[in-house]
Formats: sequence, C-alpha cells, structure tokens
Amino acid sequence: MAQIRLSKLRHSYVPAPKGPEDYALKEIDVTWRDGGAYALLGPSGCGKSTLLNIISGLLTPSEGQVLFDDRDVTGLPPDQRNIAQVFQFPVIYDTMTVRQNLAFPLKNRGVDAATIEARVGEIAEMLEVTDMLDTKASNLGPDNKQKISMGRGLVRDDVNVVMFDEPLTVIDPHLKWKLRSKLKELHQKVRATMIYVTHDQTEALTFADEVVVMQDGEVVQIGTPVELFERPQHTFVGHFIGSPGMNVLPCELRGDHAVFEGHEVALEGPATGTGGTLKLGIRPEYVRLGETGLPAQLVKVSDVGRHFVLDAMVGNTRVKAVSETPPPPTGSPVNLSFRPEHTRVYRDGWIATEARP
Ligand SMILES: Nc1ncnc2c1ncn2[C@@H]1O[C@H](COP(=O)(O)OP(=O)(O)OP(=O)(O)O)[C@@H](O)[C@H]1O
Repeated sequence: MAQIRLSKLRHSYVPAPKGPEDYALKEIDVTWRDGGAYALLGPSGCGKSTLLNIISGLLTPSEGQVLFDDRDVTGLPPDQRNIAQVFQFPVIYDTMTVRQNLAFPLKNRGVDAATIEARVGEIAEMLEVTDMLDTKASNLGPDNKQKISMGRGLVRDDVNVVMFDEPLTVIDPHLKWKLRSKLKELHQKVRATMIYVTHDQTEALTFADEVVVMQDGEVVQIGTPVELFERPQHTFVGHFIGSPGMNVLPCELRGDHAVFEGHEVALEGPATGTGGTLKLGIRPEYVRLGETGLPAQLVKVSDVGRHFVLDAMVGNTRVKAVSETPPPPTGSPVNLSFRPEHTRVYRDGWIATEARP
C-alpha cells in the first residue's frame, strides 16, 4: 500500500484554458496517508471522475503531479500503477464461480495456489459469501455480484490503493446500509489505502476517516466527518452535509455581531476580511426554541422519527431548527436562539469568523 499525494493538480479539457472556468479541476493539493480511508464527495459534475481518472492513469493532468510514496507516477499508464478499482457496476466473469472470480486477480499475478486459497477464503469470510464460493457468478443477483466485485478489488494485498467509484449504485436500498458498514469494517481489517468516490454524504461520512468535499472542480474542505459537520469552511459544505443542511441566511455585520432580519446575533468570534456577500451560517441542530430569542412564527413541523424538523419564519426568512421535544402547533409564535459558538459569518461562501480559543 502507498501514501498518495496529489500535488498542485489542475485539469482542463480545453486545449488552451484561459480562466478558472475552463478547468474541470481547479487545483487540488492533498496527501492521503498509507492505509487511510478517504472519500471524495461532491455533486454530479464537480470533477470526481476527472480526479479518479488522473489517479488511475486514464487521464494525464494538465498540471501537477501524482505521487505514490514519493514516486512520480503522473506519466505512467494504468497497468503500471498497481491499483485496484471497484466500479458502479459489477465487473465479474459470469462463466466463472465466485471462487474463480475472487482468485482471478491473484492468479493473474502468478500467486501460488496455497496463498490464493487462503486469501480467497479470508476475503469470502469478510464479505460473508463463503457459502457461495462454488456458485456460478451468472446465478447471483446484482447485490451479490457487486459484493464479489468488491472482493476482487480487495483480494490483492500488494496494490498501492483501492478505489471505489460509487460502488453502491446498483445495491438494493435496504442492503445499502449493511454494505456501507461492511466496507468500513473491511477497511479496518485490510488496512489498505482506500479512496471512495460518491455524491452521497452518508456513504462518504460512514466510510471515510477524512473526506474531500468538491464543488465545481474545487476542493472546498478536507476534514473528518466531525469537522465537516461542526465547522464548515464553506456554505456549500454546510448545506451539502447534514440533514437538513446548515441555514444560510442573509446578514450584515455590525462590529463583532451579525444583524439578521433586524436582530443582533452573537457570533463564534470576530469577523475577518471586508466586502463580498455576507451570509450567516447556523446548523438547525444549534437553533433552539425557547422563551427568549428572535421572534418567529412556526410554519412547518416534520416528525422525522428521531426528532422534529421545524421551519420558522423570522421576518421574511425561513430558518430550520431541530427539536428533540414535541414543538407547539404550526402557526404558533416562537422564539429562536442561535448557539453563538456555532454561529458564523461567510463571505462570498467562505468562512469569515475566527473561533474564540
Ligand atoms: N471528456 C471530457 N471532455 C470535456 N469535458 C469533460 C469531460 N469529462 C468531464 N468533463 C467536464 O468536466 C467537469 C467535471 O466532470 P466529472 O465527470 O469529472 O464530474 P463528476 O463529479 O465525476 O460527475 P458525475 O458524478 O456526473 O460523473 C464537468 O463539467 C464535465 O462536463
């Protein structure tokens, strides 16, 4: 396994790019440590496949380098990079049994029969497919076919990195959660460097120790799931991660306070910078209903099982809140308070408050 370093990578599909808008990948600079579990998360078109293809060698970046353990592999074709990939759709041989499919990547590398048998047995056990080892792959359903595809990706222990590209796309929704946690468990057992590409926040946050969040070809934040939730560096991260996402509200600055719908709101700390469009960011989990706070009117209550999601109007702006206890009926006047240590100002999308130590 290897440490993967992407150094000042940029990519444009246009022959003579003029400005940032011509770059599908604006700039990425990241180091993924040997044996870590990482996710690349972002909506469709943000540049995930471009980045994946650069790492696997299908695409040469316009600028920058790809380094595996400090070895520059930027110019190497895929077959010289020693990578295992699991794709959206199962890649297995229908005419072979599950055992033969799992053994194939090892056989191809000339691994001896005893080692193959042991490793296939080990992987089959981890994936809970031991009872299917002698079943022909053509007789498997799509879920099991994808499981075997994953097994093929994990069976070799000499690859630099295992990359998963939206691997749960074909999996039945009720099995998704099971495979999601299975993959995490597998990583803990296999300890390979793994990169998981997805547009699904739950998959990314369940799997990864660290998530790279992308928007429009740009990395907007790299962080642990907790960091992404607790202190989004960009309004996009706040809104994209969390359910419901962070409230992004119009505001102005007055000294070290924000002014929202005519009310002063305390912030996590002093604001930085000048100019730009300002927004107030606060997660619904940190908005409280109480006796004091901003006057609002409750306009919607959704019982989502674990808690209630509330929509309240403060002046002309809708604010979402999460409540553990049953709220008053829709239409009631309420008061909202924002936890100051979780209330931030964003300038042109980027965080512009400093947390007090
Ligand atoms: N071969 C190509 N030629 C020109 N433009 C491309 C090419 N491939 C991708 N793009 C553009 O580059 C940008 C990033 O696309 P990319 O496929 O990397 O995003 P993505 O996050 O993987 O999206 P999806 O999840 O839909 O595949 C998009 O604007 C896309 O239109």
